[in-house]
Amino acid sequence: MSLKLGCIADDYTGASDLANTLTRAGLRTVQTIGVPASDLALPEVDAVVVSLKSRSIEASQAVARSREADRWLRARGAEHVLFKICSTFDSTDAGNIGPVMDALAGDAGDPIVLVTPAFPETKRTVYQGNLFVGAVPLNESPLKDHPLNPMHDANLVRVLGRQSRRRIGLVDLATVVHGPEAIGHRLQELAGQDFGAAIIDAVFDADLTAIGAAALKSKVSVGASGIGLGLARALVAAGQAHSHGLTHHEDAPVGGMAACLAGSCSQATLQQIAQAETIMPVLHLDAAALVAGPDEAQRAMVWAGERIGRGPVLIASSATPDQVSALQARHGREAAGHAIEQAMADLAEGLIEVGVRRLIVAGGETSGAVVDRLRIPGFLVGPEIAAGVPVLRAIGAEAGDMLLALKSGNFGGPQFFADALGLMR
Ligand SMILES: Nc1ncnc2c1ncn2[C@@H]1O[C@H](COP(=O)(O)OP(=O)(O)O)[C@@H](O)[C@H]1O
Ligand SMILES: O=C(O)[C@@H](O)C(=O)COP(=O)(O)O
Repeated sequence: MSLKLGCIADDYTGASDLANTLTRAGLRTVQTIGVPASDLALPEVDAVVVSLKSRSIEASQAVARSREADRWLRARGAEHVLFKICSTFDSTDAGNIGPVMDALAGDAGDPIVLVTPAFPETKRTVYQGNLFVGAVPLNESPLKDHPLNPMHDANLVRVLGRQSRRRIGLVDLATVVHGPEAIGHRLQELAGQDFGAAIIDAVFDADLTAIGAAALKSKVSVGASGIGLGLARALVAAGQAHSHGLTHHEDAPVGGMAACLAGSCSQATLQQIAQAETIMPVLHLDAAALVAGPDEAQRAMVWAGERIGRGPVLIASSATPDQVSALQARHGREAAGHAIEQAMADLAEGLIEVGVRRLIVAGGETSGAVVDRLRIPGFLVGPEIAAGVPVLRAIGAEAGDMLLALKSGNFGGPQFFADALGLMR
């Protein structure tokens, strides 16, 4: 296999978002969970997205895992590696975007790295280095209340500056609109002034094309699916990849029972859960009881067992920002998050044991815990349910043929769960 593009994603929903975007742009893409074992049979592909669960772990571990993935990708021919981060730049001042970027760029010998979380299709735009979510700056968006990494600063030059050892500059929109050469000149200028990374503005889809062409000239870039789209377009335009579409997705129905798990506390997910109440039984878990011990998850399994034979069910730990803060005040942010993620993984395992083969998971960290527990080594990308959320077909899973949808908390319309079930047959 000679890869045209290597990608390292810092969470599993982000990885499936990117794999979906690359597939749609014409690259044959597979998503792996961690660095693949040597015996995992992967199809012939243009791009591999290695999914890590490294967004919220200690920075030195995130660096070590990302470097291992980078070595694996480059050994398979990838000359350019994209470090896929969240389009809302989810991170804390302790990392992990800066430390991983520093390590990968240092290993590759890149003097300066392009960085942008912009993805206009999902309403993430960057102007003068400031990230907007829809019409509001990041710090006024629902991300200010994220349970693990509340975002309080929209200025990404500052945010990345607090995480990286490199000096962070800006390539502004006025440069981007003049195309890849202008971007290249500006990067050279910044590198000459000792800048080691630059946030690059992108407001419109066409900006991504110019950014992708410029980024492909270096060995490392950092960003969300928008820059991935730009890189894919540049590869197709250069004849290095051909527009294949969904060549390797099998669409034979999987059948089996269907279930949904929600651990995201985003506003979008809370709204989607409320809508789901009109089409399926929904169980709202008691998060405090979930953290206290196994009884609450066992109660949920009994509840699900009584209903799942008749149709899909949804089990949610999701709560409002006030409820989340109250629980965190009692148990600590990380401990509460981790305990709930593990309880959701227990539930996923229980649901697979009773015959669920179509599983929808809302929340990035939640999806990571679930997919790890189910020991699924990789996914093929299927039809798109919503922007950034494809149907995934598991490859090499112990439970056999399975369909999953891993939804970023923020993604999808109000009817997301119905939309997903409609496409996962
Ligand atoms: N009721 C709750 N109280 C506190 N934390 C919660 C609650 N429900 C879920 N969580 C935690 O919130 C975090 C949500 O993150 P994640 O799954 O990545 O969602 P998103 O995709 O919205 O970022 C997880 O660590 C999850 O375990
Ligand atoms: O880039 C994005 O917004 C997503 O691909 C992503 O990374 C989502 O992360 P979660 O919201 O934690 O699922």
